[in-house]
Amino acid sequence: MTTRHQEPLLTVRGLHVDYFDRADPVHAVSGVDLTLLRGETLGIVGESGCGKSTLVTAVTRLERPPAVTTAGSVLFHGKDGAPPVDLLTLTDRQLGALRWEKIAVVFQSAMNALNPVLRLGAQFSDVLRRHRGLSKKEALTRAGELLGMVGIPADRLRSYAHELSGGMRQRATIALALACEPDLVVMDEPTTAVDVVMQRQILRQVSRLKRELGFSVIFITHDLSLLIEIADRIAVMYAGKVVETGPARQLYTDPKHPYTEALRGAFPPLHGPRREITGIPGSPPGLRVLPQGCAFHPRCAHRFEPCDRTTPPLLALGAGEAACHLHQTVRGEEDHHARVS
Ligand SMILES: Nc1ncnc2c1ncn2[C@@H]1O[C@H](COP(=O)(O)OP(=O)(O)OP(=O)(O)O)[C@@H](O)[C@H]1O
Repeated sequence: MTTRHQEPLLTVRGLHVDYFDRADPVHAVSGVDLTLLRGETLGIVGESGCGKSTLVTAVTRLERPPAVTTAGSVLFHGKDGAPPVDLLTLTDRQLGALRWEKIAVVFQSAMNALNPVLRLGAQFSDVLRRHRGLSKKEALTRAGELLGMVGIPADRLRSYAHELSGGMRQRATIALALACEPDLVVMDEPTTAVDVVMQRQILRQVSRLKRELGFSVIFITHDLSLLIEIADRIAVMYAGKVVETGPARQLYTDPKHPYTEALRGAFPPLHGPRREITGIPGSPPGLRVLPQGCAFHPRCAHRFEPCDRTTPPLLALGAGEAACHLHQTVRGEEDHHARVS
């Protein structure tokens, strides 16, 4: 039986996004399939330039030219069995109705998200009055409560963004994202601009609010160790594709894809015994012309005969999925033995 927790909120299928800035476009997202369950935190991790931001801006329909979503579907599932809608087919007007109320986005730079010439109170009340139909007085009261949820005193409603510390600004943006109690909050590197102590504090607050309010989170970062702490499941991206997904802890203790293993070595664990940090040799490929076969093969210590010729598909493996010939060969042999025995 499907429990409420296992209901999908978002199903991404066959998503392709290209930047048509030159004759040879950048294939930033190449055939991504992903599922986000209701109430879960899905982490998306990968090195800079692998397509994480492009993926979430396309999913939330915030992409700007020269980015074009060339194929795929993004199903947003309603509550209580309501039929899903494909976000990619919605008009701007239909999308406007979903923004803030169903889907909210927190970007890396809080300074860009907050309007520099408006006091916080005016920004919160604008969203609350437009989307929730609150009166000015009700909106300001609610805005004070929302700031309180992220540990900011209500009198800060009178402040402008530049009068707040970096951490406070980022927390205010998170409070604004939660203003209309959305089902999905997308966070793109939301804590890179703040120090580590503030980062931990913000992430703890987000986890607590998620438990209290029950929204789902897509959290993007290049730091796998951070995701192990906060995500339920993780999707690892490399060169525009998802190469592994799985429960967060399993992905850290038993990575299936050599790239996940390499990423794990590149970030020290936040807890537990210290480990030597090992960089990943080489650099990611350019995304205009992808290498043939598995895009990671030129950097992979385990590469073998098929890797530079055929692209491994993402296949179910244990509690997750991996796109690697190592496992596909093992699976193929198991299938073969099962057939002949
Ligand atoms: N406006 C643009 N025009 C052309 N190419 C772009 C544009 N924006 C991004 N790209 C390219 O698309 C690819 C994916 O970029 P994207 O920003 O999605 O990656 P990312 O994983 O989010 O990186 P980061 O962690 O640095 O934000 C990269 O090769 C990048 O150079």
